[in-house]
Amino acid sequence: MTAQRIVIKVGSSSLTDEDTRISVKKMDRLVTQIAQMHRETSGQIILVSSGAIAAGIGKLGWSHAHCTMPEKQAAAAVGQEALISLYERLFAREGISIAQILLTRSDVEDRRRFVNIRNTIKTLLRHGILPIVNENDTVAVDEIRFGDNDTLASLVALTAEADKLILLTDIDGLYTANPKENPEAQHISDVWDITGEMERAAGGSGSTVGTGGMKTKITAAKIAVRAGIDVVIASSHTDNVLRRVMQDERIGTMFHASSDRPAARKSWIAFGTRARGRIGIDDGAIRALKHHGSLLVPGITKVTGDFLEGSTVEVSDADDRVLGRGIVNFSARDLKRLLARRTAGESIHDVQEIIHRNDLMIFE
Ligand SMILES: Nc1ncnc2c1ncn2[C@@H]1O[C@H](COP(=O)(O)OP(=O)(O)O)[C@@H](O)[C@H]1O
Ligand SMILES: N[C@@H](CCC(=O)OP(=O)(O)O)C(=O)O
Repeated sequence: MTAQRIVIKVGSSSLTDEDTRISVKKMDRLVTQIAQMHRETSGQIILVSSGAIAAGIGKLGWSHAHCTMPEKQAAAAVGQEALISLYERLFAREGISIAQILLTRSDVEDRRRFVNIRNTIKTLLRHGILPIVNENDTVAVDEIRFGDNDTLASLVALTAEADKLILLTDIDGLYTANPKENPEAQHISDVWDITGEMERAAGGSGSTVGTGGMKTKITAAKIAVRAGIDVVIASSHTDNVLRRVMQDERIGTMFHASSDRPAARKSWIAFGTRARGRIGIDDGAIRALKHHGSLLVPGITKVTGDFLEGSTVEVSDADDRVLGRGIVNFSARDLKRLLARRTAGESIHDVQEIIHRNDLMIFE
């Protein structure tokens, strides 16, 4: 096995029993496999683990079906501690120290915090410590929520500059329809291009404990492959699943990285931040951007949204198709003023780039 940095995400459905309580037996089996990979990769493993809400609900004797969002957040506060203590005990048996990292979306969106998360993860890996990441469910309100750990895992993979993302769940990958609802559904083992048809086939969760289902796994895969990271969705019920995935056995669905890895900063702009507005551009500007040029005033056709200087914005074509994202050097208000000056026939040639090419990621 070549030394690679791997992010493994384990969903709640892989950590719980039929009664939706945390299963020590399942966690034990998983930890044995992760520990083996940890040794084989010289410690280059990051675990993203769900299960805090399920662990809390189990401990408190509550029921998933009847919990409100505040109750789930309270359950996560109880369950995260129980979950991490169990991991600590199981990994200690393997001689592996663990670290807990709890994140919200705003931690990743802020460039300084993003860089700091990366440094901390790399420092932990250098010391042979296994980072175990989860969403900080207790503080996460809607605006700063990932909401599902699949997206969180893809952003952790991007942050940690991982080579591979393995999403372990209760099904052996993507099917042409949800097999729990459609027995005719066909398994898909390799994906080179995530099509609209695949996105439509990906449904919600099949269990009371899971969040997001295949939908959020596809979203996660889209982010990771564009950031140059291979993604595998596989079943935690498959024997020796991790070793077999690493040996490239097709026991799940493999999403092949679509490009060479972009610069880490560009991946962060494209996927780590949230777009605050949109800039429409003409065909000439599209050609320039595809040839690694910067975005200048003459190519702009439309400005939407109310963004500030330094915000991330989407760049779109005449049909409003999003072509990429970048950090804009002007606020929406100043940009509209510039466009008005252009329309009035004033010279705007001395104006700096609207988006510098180093701050821009074009998707295809
Ligand atoms: N097209 C599809 N292919 C495979 N599984 C699908 C599809 N659409 C929906 N699903 C559902 O997604 C579920 C896995 O997601 P989820 O329950 O959120 O698991 P986890 O807790 O591991 O994140 C499967 O059990 C399945 O019912
Ligand atoms: N952060 C939550 C899990 C959210 C989530 O995405 O769950 P899942 O779909 O089971 O991976 C928890 O720890 O319970």
